[in-house]
Amino acid sequence: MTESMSHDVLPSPMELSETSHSGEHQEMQEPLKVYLRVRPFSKAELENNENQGCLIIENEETVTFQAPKESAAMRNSDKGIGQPAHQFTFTQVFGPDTSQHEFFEGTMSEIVKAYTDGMNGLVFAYGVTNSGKSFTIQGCPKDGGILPRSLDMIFNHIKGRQYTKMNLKPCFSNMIKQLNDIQVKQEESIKAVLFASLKEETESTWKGASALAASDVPSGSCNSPTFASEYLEPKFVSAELLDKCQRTLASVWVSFFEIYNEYIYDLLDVLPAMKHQKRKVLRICEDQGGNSYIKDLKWINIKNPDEACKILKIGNKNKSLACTRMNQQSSRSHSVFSIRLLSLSDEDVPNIIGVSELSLCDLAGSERCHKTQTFGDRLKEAGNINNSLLILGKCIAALKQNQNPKLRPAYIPFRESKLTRLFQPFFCGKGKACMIVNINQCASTYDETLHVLKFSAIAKQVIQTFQHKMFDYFPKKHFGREGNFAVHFDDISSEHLPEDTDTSFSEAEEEIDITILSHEDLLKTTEILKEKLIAERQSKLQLEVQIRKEMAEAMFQQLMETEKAWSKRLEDLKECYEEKLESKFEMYKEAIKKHAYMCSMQQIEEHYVPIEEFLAEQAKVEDRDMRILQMEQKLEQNCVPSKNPNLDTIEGEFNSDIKSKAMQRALEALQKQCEEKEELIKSLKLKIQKSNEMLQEANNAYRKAGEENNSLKQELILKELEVKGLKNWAERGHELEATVTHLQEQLEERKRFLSTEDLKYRKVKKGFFANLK
Ligand SMILES: Nc1ncnc2c1ncn2[C@@H]1O[C@H](COP(=O)(O)OP(=O)(O)OP(=O)(O)O)[C@@H](O)[C@H]1O
Repeated sequence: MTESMSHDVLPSPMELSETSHSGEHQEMQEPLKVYLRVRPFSKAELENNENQGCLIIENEETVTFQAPKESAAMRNSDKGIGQPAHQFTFTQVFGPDTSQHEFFEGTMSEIVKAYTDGMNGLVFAYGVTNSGKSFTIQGCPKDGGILPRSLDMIFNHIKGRQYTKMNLKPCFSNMIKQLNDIQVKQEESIKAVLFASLKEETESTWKGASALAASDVPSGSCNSPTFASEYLEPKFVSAELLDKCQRTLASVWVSFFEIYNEYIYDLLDVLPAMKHQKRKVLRICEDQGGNSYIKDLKWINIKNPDEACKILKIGNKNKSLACTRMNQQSSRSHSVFSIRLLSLSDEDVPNIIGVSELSLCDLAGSERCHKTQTFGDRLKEAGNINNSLLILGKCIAALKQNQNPKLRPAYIPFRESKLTRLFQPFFCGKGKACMIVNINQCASTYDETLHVLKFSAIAKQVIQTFQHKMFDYFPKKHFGREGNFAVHFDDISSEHLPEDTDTSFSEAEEEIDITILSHEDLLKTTEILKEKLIAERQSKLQLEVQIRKEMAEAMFQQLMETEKAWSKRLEDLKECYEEKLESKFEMYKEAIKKHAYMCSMQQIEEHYVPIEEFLAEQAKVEDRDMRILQMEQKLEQNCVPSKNPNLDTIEGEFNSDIKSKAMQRALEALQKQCEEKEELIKSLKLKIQKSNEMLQEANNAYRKAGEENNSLKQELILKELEVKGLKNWAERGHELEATVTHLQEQLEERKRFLSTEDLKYRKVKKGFFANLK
């Protein structure tokens, strides 16, 4: 029956129900119950003209929601987008005049009744901030909400048959731990410390709760059996035995936690003395059945509603509250109060019949940041709140879609927020879920409220499936990630291990609590894990060698390619510079030629005399030469002595005078010509000087080009050196490849060594265990 279980962790009632009630499982389906509660206007709201008749309660199930003038919905409808009025139906509508008692009777009494019969329940209040969620769940000291009223009803139900010992404690998601005396004492002291932390304030317990509580503590639970020892093997009742049970005993344990900024905090943790000390963050774990539970969450055994109220007070003190513009005491976190009811058979030695859980969740208010004037920490909170509510909405929408066989099944993002992760089992058959929609009728929050109502309209269409039977806690098929079956820890074997284990989930999130495994299971698991480790190491080594080899090859290849690329680049550069040099030479040559040609042309132009002028000048010169010759001949003839000296003298004088005049004229002409020639010579000299200068410039340019050429040659030499270096690298690549081959050989040797070592180890171990036996 339970032999394989550890001594102090009792099997879940699930197993009990499978053995004892098999065949009686009856799957039920019903739409998710969604109740609407409308909050009355406060005085301030009425003064602020918030009452603009937005909400009309048509009947017990239907309301019409009309957009006020200044709402975005009205503006949109004026533009032709959307409607100014919407109608919504609910399981039941509770108007502003509904009392706490009426609301409880109309919503919770049925759920609590089912709960005391063994059905799990989840109730969550959804609404904008300041819509009355906390008021609905907790109420006020004088007029308790559904939580204290539920506790009342539970304690009323178990009145006179309460199991007062603390030695059976709920643990994990659906297990019960049998505590020894020391552990019981620890539990008692935890409770005492917790209660001591609550200052002795005026005992303002909730009206209904306290009134009923007074007489609830059974006088020592007269029929409660005493356990012989802490390791008492628990018995599990069969169906027949259960039928024979005259009455059952019950033990109530509660927990209170909050999800704040996506972190889970135990609200029953006594706050650290130092204010700056951080609160302990709790993690969500999964047990063997794949059911989520919060690890290290405190479960406190309570004897009466009074104690429960104290617990609630302590939790509320630790809760993350803040003052937003819309609510002075706004809940900035989702808080969950859970009650676990252990049902025990009233035998000499009590057996566990089952555990049922009722969780009441006060969701943080959905809000628009600008409305609540949020910034800083408040803005971050609002982001997290809105995100988790958005995911809740997505899950509900996906659940609804998946009900339609015609549509493609949608992915349900349960795992995307802590809230939905904890809600998941309730939407997958763990129990009945129920939603309370809280709204106010204020015109200023019309748009947000409309959003809430639309969300609830989708939720109302979700069909829940759950098993209707007593204390059938968790159905066997539990969902792991993405709705897959969860892998049980004791299923782990080399064959069963999923090939593609998803390691992307954080360890903290996906941890399987190994403390729930037996010693043998642990040994088995260790063996399997050892083998896995060796195989993993081998494959890692092989992979490393392979990677090294591939890396070396790739490096060598890269080096070769680089070398090639560099050589090609060098060749190209060489060609390019040579071409450039040649073209520069040609350019200079052309320039010099052109210059010389230009100079000569200029000279020719400057000295150009038209041919007619030249011929006329030549004729003049010839004529002059002729006349000079004639004059010389005459002069010679005149030199012969004459007969009349006077006449001769006169004639001589006359002739010499003429001669001298002619000669002077010729001299003048010659001087003029000389001057002209000198001028010409001067200008020619100047031009020659200029040509020389230009030639000098050309020479300089040529010299520079030569220098450039030299530097290029030097660059070429450097590049060649670089190529040599690259070649050296390539050689090193070869060497690396050789090292890799060597490593591979070493690996082979190690493998052989490991396998022989492993064989030896197994033999030794077998011998060891044989000795033990
Ligand atoms: N049905 C009701 N009758 C009378 N007063 C109510 C009712 N519901 C809510 N209130 C009052 O309205 C105020 C806001 O309610 P409550 O704090 O419960 O809102 P909430 O939705 O929990 O807000 P938050 O999300 O910001 O925590 C409180 O002062 C509460 O007493």
